[in-house]
Amino acid sequence: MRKLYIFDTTLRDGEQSLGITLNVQEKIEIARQLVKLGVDVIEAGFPASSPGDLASVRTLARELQGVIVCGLSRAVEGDIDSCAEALREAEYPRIHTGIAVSPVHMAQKLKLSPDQVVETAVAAVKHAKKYVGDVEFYAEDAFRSDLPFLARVLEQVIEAGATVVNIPDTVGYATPWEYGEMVTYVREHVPNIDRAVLSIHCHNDLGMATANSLAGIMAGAGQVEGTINGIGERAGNTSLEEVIMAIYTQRSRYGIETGVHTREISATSRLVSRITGVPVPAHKAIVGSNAFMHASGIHQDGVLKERTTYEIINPEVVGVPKNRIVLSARSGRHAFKYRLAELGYQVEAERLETLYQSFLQLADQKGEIFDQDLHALVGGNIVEDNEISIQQISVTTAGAARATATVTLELDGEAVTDAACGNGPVDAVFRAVDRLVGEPVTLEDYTLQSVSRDKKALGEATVKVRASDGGLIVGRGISTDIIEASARAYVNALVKVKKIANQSYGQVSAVISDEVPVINRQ
Ligand SMILES: CC(=O)SCCNC(=O)CCNC(=O)[C@H](O)C(C)(C)COP(=O)(O)OP(=O)(O)OC[C@H]1O[C@@H](n2cnc3c(N)ncnc32)[C@H](O)[C@@H]1OP(=O)(O)O
Ligand SMILES: CC(C)C(=O)C(=O)O
Repeated sequence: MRKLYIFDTTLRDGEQSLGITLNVQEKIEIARQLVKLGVDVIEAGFPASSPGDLASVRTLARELQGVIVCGLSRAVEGDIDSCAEALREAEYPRIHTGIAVSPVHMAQKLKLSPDQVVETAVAAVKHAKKYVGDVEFYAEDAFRSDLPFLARVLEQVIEAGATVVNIPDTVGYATPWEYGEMVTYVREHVPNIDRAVLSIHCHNDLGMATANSLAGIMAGAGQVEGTINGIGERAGNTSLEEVIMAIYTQRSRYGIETGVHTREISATSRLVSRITGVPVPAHKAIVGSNAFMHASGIHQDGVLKERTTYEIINPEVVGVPKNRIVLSARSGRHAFKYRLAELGYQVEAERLETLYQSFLQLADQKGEIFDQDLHALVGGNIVEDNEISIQQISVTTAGAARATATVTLELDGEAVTDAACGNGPVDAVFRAVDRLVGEPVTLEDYTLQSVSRDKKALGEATVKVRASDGGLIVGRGISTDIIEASARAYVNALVKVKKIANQSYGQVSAVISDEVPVINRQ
């Protein structure tokens, strides 16, 4: 197996993301997690940029063990001196210095000729070598450079002592096959390339940083640079977790390994997101919250039968305890039954079908269905009573107290409508239902509570009504609309009152079973 070195620049290039400035405590917290993750190099900052960053790099250099700590600098003596000062106490210090090599950067930005650039590059490496043995040279904007010139620069800096040479796609302009070709070119045209590790560093301006990095690795690069969650200048950098897991999942085919403890990936991603304040998109590969969730019936069925049908990574490998089956209107019977069984409900086929149809109706209204919703569904509080069902409710209010409700019910197979005024919308609805059902009851109690999470949480209404024979009957109703939940609860209670009235006392418990927890008969 070929070893691939992982160079993490979350604290340097990642920190160049708009809006991120990390203080020393924040950098140290992330760096400690990166050590746990098992990266080989931590680029801690750009010491010449500010006294604060110099102090941060110095602290990390002092505190971190078992990892190379690196500081970035221009090919400028003062920058290199700052790096050396910051890294003085590092167990394994590395100075990363360099200069741009593309025509536009040399002519327009640096205002140097190619020969002057070579001279500056060599002088910078020699200066850094006075302080540390491990010097990485970056040929900025290498991808847009003239390749024979790039080869010349690299040969000279290796001759000057560079131990690592980095050929970045600074502006994220490459495509994978072109980037791979550049790596191949360098390996074939820099005569002393075997004396240095060849490093790659890709930006994501065209969304190809990971693909380009993999192409570079396949073409023989020995070190890959990137950041956790892909944060970085402009559109960001290569997401290290993506490269690491691409290598991991294909390790037998690629013959490449890293020293990364993949189970730390998820924790590292969450920490970086929390500290930098940059959220991880839900659909982000490897570390997005949806990465191991299955939302549609066909996939859920497949995963339940055999995980690998729709999962290329075992979530535990990246530190996610388990995948998740998310129930929605796109779920099928297999997933529905599976979740019910997990909640302890063993439901026979016929009832399962009825519940599943109710579940679909609810899911169409609600989107995601949570466990609390399922409990309510199985408890019978969502399933519409088939003797009286609510077809339509419309309520108008005028001021806080006055409301008018028009309710249409299906009563014994026939649609009937009536309207009533009341003291608020719920009272108006109950009065309209009373007029339609014609069952004389007195409302004793009414409560409303939320039974699940999120903005579309279900409201559960509970009513207690006193029947004309003195019995106290409980009705429950659930809906995402609290007026509808209240109407369902009231109708549910009235249906029970009617049933009780039509049956002998001996049959009551059989008819209403455990759906009616309170029946007081005096
Ligand atoms: C591809 C990358 O370099 S990614 C790293 C980016 N990181 C940073 O920029 C770190 C934060 N930057 C800073 O704190 C400041 O820009 C500093 C301290 C580096 C320099 O600040 P200043 O001296 O005020 O210069 P400023 O940033 O305005 O301009 C950059 C100068 O460095 C030159 N320069 C840029 N890169 C290099 C290089 N690699 N080697 C030598 N000179 C360089 C530019 O040509 C320009 O020179 P000029 O002043 O002669 O025109
Ligand atoms: C400093 C170098 C490595 C860089 O960040 C780039 O070229 O993108």
